[in-house]
Amino acid sequence: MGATSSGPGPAPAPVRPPQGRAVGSWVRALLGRAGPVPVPGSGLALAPRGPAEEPPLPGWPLPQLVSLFLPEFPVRPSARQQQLKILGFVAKGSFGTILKVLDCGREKVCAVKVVPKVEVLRRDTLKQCKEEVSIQRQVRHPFVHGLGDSWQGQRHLFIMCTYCSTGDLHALWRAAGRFTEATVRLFAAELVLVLVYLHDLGIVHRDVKMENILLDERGHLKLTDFGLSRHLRWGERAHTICGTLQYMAPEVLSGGPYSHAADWWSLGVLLFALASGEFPVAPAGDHVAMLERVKQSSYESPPALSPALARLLAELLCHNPLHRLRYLHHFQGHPFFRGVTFDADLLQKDPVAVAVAPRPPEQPPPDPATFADFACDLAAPPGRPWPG
Ligand SMILES: Nc1ncnc2c1ncn2[C@@H]1O[C@H](COP(=O)(O)OP(=O)(O)OP(=O)(O)O)[C@@H](O)[C@H]1O
Repeated sequence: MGATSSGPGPAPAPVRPPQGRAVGSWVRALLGRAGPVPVPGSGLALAPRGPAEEPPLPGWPLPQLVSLFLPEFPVRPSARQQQLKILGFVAKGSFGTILKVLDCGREKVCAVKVVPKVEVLRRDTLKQCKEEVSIQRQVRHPFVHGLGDSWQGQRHLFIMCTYCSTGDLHALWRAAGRFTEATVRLFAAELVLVLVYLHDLGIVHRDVKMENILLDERGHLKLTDFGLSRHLRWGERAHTICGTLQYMAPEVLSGGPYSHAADWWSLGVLLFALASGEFPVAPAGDHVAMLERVKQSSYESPPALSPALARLLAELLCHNPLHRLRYLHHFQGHPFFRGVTFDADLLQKDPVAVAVAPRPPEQPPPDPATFADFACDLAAPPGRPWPG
């Protein structure tokens, strides 16, 4: 068995320009003090403003820093923003900071991704950022986390969606160690439906991984983070090396050409880890070293897995993308899915026991604070590498 293993550990980072990651409880700090609060490692400081200090809407002609992000990020009247109250900090992604907020108008708890415009421009990811929102607006599926709203402030972009209180699949996996094959089968069937749906729309996700799969209150999956997704027409090929190293298909690691089949490889890595508690190949420092590891690995499943699951993994983790499983009928007729109906309503009929079982309580949220545009002081610390 040539598979190297790495058990549940810290979340692997996506391949994108580098930037700081350690973030403390700065939201609590933000809520408790008046001055700008630095976000560690990001060169970003949040200065809470009262409604009276809200920056005025830009006049006509629009400044370029506004028009560049239109129409995907409309300018929102400040009154709308003030209906949002920050309930807490959720995560620091490689692109933005995710906050939990209360939408007072709709009495709904939401998550807002806050992305500094300057970072988008510095990293030359404007097109990608707009594509993320336009794709998320386009997709409507029971196992996709849909977009609620998107808008821009003076210095930040905001992407809002429903808050998933049950957390993400990575956190659940780390707590559980690994899942039973019945649970893996259910999660796999839900993800098969999502990927088939996206690929039929001509969308390749390119970052299928546990951290990008949220769980709804009944433990069913919601694929999220379309930050690396793009439209790829049938027969068209991509060449950009992107994704999260441990999940990237060999044809992506080698710089393409690659197609939607790359997502099915990522699904294979994900299911391997869910079922065995270990990644099939340990992470390497960069895509060149990772490609070598992937080439040398035989991707044999641990003997504890059933022959049907081992076969599914082998057929997803197939080096030749043309021989990889990739159509719905491949899965419908597969022995691992015997008895499974690929119907979203039926799959969601029962709650997922392992996901809804009681877990240690979350930290109590801080007192709500008004969500002001975050007129942030974005002065980057001197000597920061460019881009990132
Ligand atoms: N709607 C949500 N509800 C609850 N948690 C969320 C929500 N959206 C995101 N998160 C949490 O925030 C984390 C980062 O979110 P997201 O992946 O969208 O950000 P990102 O900047 O694109 O990160 P990365 O590129 O590192 O994956 C997720 O792994 C998840 O744990």
